[in-house]
Amino acid sequence: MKRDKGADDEKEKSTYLGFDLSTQKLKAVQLNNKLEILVTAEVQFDSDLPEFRTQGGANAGSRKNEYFVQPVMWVKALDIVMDRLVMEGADLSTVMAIGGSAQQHGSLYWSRHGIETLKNLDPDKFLHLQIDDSAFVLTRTPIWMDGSTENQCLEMETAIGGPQEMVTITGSKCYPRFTGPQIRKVYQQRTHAYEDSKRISLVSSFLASLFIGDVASIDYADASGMNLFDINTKTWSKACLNACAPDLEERLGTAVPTNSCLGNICEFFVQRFGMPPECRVAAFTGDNPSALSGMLVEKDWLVMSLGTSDTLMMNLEQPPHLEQGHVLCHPTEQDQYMGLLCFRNGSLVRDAMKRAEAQNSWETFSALLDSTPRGNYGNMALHFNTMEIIPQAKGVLRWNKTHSAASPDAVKGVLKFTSPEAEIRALIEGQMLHKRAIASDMGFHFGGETKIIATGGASVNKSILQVISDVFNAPVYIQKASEAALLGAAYRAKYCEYLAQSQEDTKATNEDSNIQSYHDFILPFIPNHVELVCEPSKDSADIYTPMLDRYRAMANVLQQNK
Ligand SMILES: Nc1ncnc2c1ncn2[C@@H]1O[C@H](COP(=O)(O)OP(=O)(O)O)[C@@H](O)[C@H]1O
Ligand SMILES: O=C(CO)[C@@H](O)[C@H](O)COP(=O)(O)O
Repeated sequence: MKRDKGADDEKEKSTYLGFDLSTQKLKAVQLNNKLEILVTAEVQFDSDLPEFRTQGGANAGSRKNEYFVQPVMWVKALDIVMDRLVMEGADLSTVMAIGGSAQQHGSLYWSRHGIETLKNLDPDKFLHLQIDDSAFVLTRTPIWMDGSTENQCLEMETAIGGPQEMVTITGSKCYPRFTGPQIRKVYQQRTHAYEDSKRISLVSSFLASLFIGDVASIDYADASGMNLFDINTKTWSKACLNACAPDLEERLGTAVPTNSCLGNICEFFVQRFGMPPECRVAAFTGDNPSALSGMLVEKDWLVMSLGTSDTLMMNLEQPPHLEQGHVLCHPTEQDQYMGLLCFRNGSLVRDAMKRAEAQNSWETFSALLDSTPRGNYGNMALHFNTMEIIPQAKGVLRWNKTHSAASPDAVKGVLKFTSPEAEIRALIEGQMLHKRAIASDMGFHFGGETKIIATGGASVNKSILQVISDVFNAPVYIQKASEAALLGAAYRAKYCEYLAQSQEDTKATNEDSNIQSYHDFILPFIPNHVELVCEPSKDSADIYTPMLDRYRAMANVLQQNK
């Protein structure tokens, strides 16, 4: 279809916003029409919002393995990040579409009053003064770090015919941090609150709700992290819903493809920030699917996100039947899937080690890591400070070169290594051996073609990336620009506008339009978007293959002790 020149000039000026509400921060980015970064802003929960007393973005509950967040903290963070974008020079009158991502699995419980308020936001007031505690029936909302629903997992799996059936339907056996078991716990322990909740959002759909001024649909990819969604039929599973809580489907609403446009931005943002009323809002999704959509990688690539949690992701053409790990609907490629492994003891453990052994400086941490040889003279450690997800194990175990599964003191190991550098290398090598072992168990084939692409907070650290490269015996790349989950959010915003525009054109001209896939549409904007940063040392396989066996023996010890 022909467009006039004025319209094309206007289009040139179009910009796109991406948001990522992860565990420790809310980040925002504005991209121009060529998908180049114009402005970024962020809000750190611990330091920018100290009144909520979070540590690493979360509050520990009074009971074992409980973690929560006060949802108002996230609302306040959005107020601040919007102001910071403006202060950084963002022209919000050019924003044509918004996309977003958020930490997975957490759930928010809207009150009737909250939904009414959402639909009638007053542009003269901050959001957090309107969407306050009264907007939610639970003011302490469970997040992905919560591991307190083991009983509910057992009940749900038993009700539907066992863990294998749960895997067949939802792509994962029941995991305590997944939303279904969490909702069941709320239903059992806070029955009145559950009954009073009119709608339930994931963290991603909650953030999208603030932008559209109504409760936003949950997308397929993030729905796959709930133990409630049938990843084959892409609908809520009746069996899982029944095993979870009554009248749940009406609280969840209909799930939509991650590529969907939810609608236009609500009046609040038009009035308060001068955003155009035709600005579209794409479905928001989980931060891991969003990272995958920000990387645009193909076969043989393993994506590693080093955020608060460490995760591994891969594209899958067919959903494999896994005993452990997760299969999610692919965020951008219809009928495809993504594999996900999540490791709870990631950045927060590295942070603690940096404080204890490296004068709280990443520079010192990296220098100490670099000063030790691969293999660390046989010193190895596993640090599962909190209950790990796979394997379910907790505790810290250090072995020196004399230890093996057969050693009399294998269970105790040593209390401490003799130097900070030995401690640091043992931590990082142990973390990466753990990931490699679990990824192999999950069926990821490591070969000469394997390439790793890293993102998230720790991916700026080249010393850590070199250990990854050596342990996995594969080259490591990073995305040149910023963080993948955040970029993925903004890319999906651009694609949402393209899809909507193409559909309108098809309608207007009655001609078949040749709509491009997300991958084919976005990739030409970002040629050479990845950069090689590390290659494996020649002796990597010789050193780390035997260490993989030792890792397994150590993990066994911690698993027996849990
Ligand atoms: N130079 C660095 N070296 C290693 N890790 C780092 C470095 N800078 C930041 N990090 C890690 O990044 C983590 C935060 O990652 P980020 O992806 O922002 O978290 P999230 O998205 O989960 O909120 C911090 O906990 C910290 O451990
Ligand atoms: O639970 C999972 C994935 O299954 C976590 O990966 C959360 O999605 C939190 O993400 P980060 O804040 O660590 O990026």
